[in-house]
Amino acid sequence: MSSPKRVGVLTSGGDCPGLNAVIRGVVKSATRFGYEVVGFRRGYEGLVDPVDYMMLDRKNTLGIINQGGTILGSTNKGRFSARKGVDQRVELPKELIQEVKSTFRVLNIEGLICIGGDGSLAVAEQFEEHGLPVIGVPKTIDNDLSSTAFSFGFDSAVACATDAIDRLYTTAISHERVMVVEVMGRHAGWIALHAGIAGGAGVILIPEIPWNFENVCQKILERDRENKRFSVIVVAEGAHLPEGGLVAGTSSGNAQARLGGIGDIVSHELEHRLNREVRCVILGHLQRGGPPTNFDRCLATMYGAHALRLLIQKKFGMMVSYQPPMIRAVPIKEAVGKLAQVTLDNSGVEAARALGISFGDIDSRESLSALGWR
Ligand SMILES: Nc1ncnc2c1ncn2[C@@H]1O[C@H](COP(=O)(O)OP(=O)(O)OP(=O)(O)O)[C@@H](O)[C@H]1O
Ligand SMILES: O=P(O)(O)OC[C@H]1O[C@](O)(CO)[C@@H](O)[C@@H]1O
Ligand SMILES: [Mg+2]
Repeated sequence: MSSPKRVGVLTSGGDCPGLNAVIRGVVKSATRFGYEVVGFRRGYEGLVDPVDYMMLDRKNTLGIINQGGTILGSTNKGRFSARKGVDQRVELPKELIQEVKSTFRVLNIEGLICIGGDGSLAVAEQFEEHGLPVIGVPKTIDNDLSSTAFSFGFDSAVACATDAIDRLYTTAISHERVMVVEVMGRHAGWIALHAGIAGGAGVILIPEIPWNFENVCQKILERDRENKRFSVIVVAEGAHLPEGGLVAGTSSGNAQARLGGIGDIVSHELEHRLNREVRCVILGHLQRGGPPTNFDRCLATMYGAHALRLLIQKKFGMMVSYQPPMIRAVPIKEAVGKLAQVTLDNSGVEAARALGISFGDIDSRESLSALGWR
């Protein structure tokens, strides 16, 4: 009797809404095409000693499309550090790769679907270089993976941040206060930009645009003059301080530094400079929890089904990519080679400036004229 065809799947890196929807998409379509599905636990860690997996089927993935988190577990620490900082490659040890190869052999894995962000897909990239059959699925609330319009999880994080801004807006008005909201976004300000626009923020501070306190204060004072004696300021955790540097805790080894706290710094400085009441809310991991939005459920399901298609077609080393309205395939290498950051000519940035939202940098009208607006 021939052994069953098997596909592996794992979720790696920071969790986000939609991971379970991808798993379900893979399992439902794989089952229809005659595959068994092996789900590795705690990301890549489950591939090596002690090998840790569970067989996934229609029954144990039933009803998980709207569940946050991941039934397989995930980690952003361990033995599979393939990158340090933004883009410094770290070579995975040869013995580790051999162990993974042995797991593939023993469990008869035809291909592995790796669901992860930039760091996790950099591991998949090295697997591919060593001849391991992998398919990538772009996950991250930060939306900083290039070669795809959206990673799933981003829309859910923006929905969470926008809801928070909506709530802070009304209390800001009641008390005529300045409210600072710190959102996630390690290297890219997509969450801050989209939630800031959607929530009607007055100021958005992101890693890609250098800013200073004078300009932020000016915007708040300008609003005062317009009789809007309240302001909501959205700041990405990865925004650089005006004097340079990130607000982060310490990190050990190749682990990424834990960001957070810039909101408090902005808030204290504004309070001091404006002699006004300022409050700060750090949203943190709230943005990574809870059910996925409808958009993310749909995107994640499409990613799961199309990842399985790529596997059947033996298009290894490729990542599913959303190029509206199609799901296409791009090399994982290309997707992790460059971070997708907010650019000054981004349509969202331009629209925000046209509306008078400040990025804490030069005057909006000045920068729009430079971009050809009159
Ligand atoms: N098993 C592991 N061992 C060591 N590091 C890991 C492991 N799995 C993931 N990581 C690291 O975790 C970090 C986050 O992973 P990833 O990029 O996939 O997620 P993310 O959601 O984009 O989060 P972030 O924005 O924090 O990078 C990366 O630095 C990645 O290299
Ligand atoms: O789970 P941890 O280690 O706190 O990770 C936090 C990081 O993960 C992300 O949420 C991305 O998933 C970043 O925005 C953030 O810096
Ligand atoms: Mg990342």
